[in-house]
Amino acid sequence: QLNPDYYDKLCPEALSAIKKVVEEAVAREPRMGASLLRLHFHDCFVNGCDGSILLDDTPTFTGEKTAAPNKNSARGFEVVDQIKAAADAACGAGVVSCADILAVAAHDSVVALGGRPYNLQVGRRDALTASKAAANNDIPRPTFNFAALLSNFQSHGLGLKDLVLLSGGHTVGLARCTNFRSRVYNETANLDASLAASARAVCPPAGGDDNLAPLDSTSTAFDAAYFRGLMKNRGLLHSDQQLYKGDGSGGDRYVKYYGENGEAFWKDFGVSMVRMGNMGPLTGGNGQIRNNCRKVNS
Ligand code: HEM
Ligand SMILES: [Ca+2]
Repeated sequence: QLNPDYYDKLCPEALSAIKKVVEEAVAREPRMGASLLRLHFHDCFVNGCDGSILLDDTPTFTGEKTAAPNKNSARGFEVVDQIKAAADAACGAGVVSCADILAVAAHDSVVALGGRPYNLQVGRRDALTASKAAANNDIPRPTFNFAALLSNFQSHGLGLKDLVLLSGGHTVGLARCTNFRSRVYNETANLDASLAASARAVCPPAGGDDNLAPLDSTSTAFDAAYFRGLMKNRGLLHSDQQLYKGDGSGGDRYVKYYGENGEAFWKDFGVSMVRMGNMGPLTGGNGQIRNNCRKVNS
């Protein structure tokens, strides 16, 4: 039931109001585009794209922000608040959902960083609850091997092609030392020597857990360099390098294809984003349109 025209009659200014705030935020700090893209992914993979990741903990439930994949990691919540304020100023309260804000912000971030527009779908409503346990269970981990990554994506109704394309989101943004330490010290067989040196320089064997390194050699440009990096054993996360083994297995053929066809990456990434964005949306009488993305309406 999601469609590209959902806000056309309700509030024709909705999408442009969101876009303006995203563009300003990404201009201030390019990494914010990466952070907003990731928020949509972490929302959708936990009970569908319903804005659940934005809910703060309450006495009745512990939310997703403190789950392992998000804690000290997920960012951009203040920008989401700014977008919500701009959307409600343009449209009035009760029109633009927080779940749609994440989907639109992800799209506009991709475009602001140099990717291409895609057939963005809207009309989602917001969850009434959130689950830390579900977030811990449903979001894939950087320690996963290829089979675990694929089975996680399949459990979300996505396939191998989506796994490779959407992992291409790592063409932008940064990761913390704690998420790549083991790879850059222990995985010598499939690790580029210069990446090992630069990553070890910011990530000591002990300590410095929150020190940052880029996920890709062009970490503020939404390009296909991520895939070419994988082909040179330059995947920063264990899970990244699992997509390319160089023996024709697993994700190899897609990594090679998209590494060599930047235009195809942009286009097909958009198709997979639409597929991810369609996961379990709340529509019709389900859920609500939150007034504050951090809290259920009282
Ligand atoms: C395939 C399984 C995936 C795994 C295991 C994974 C894991 C991670 C990890 C560990 C980080 C670094 C977090 C930190 O150190 O604080 C990260 C960052 C990021 N991920 Fe993923 N990810 C996956 C898929 C995706 C997908 C599907 C997208 C979006 C389409 C995405 C977008 C991002 C972005 C943009 C960042 C950088 C965020 C920033 O700089 O704030 N990831 N991911
Ligand atoms: Ca969710």
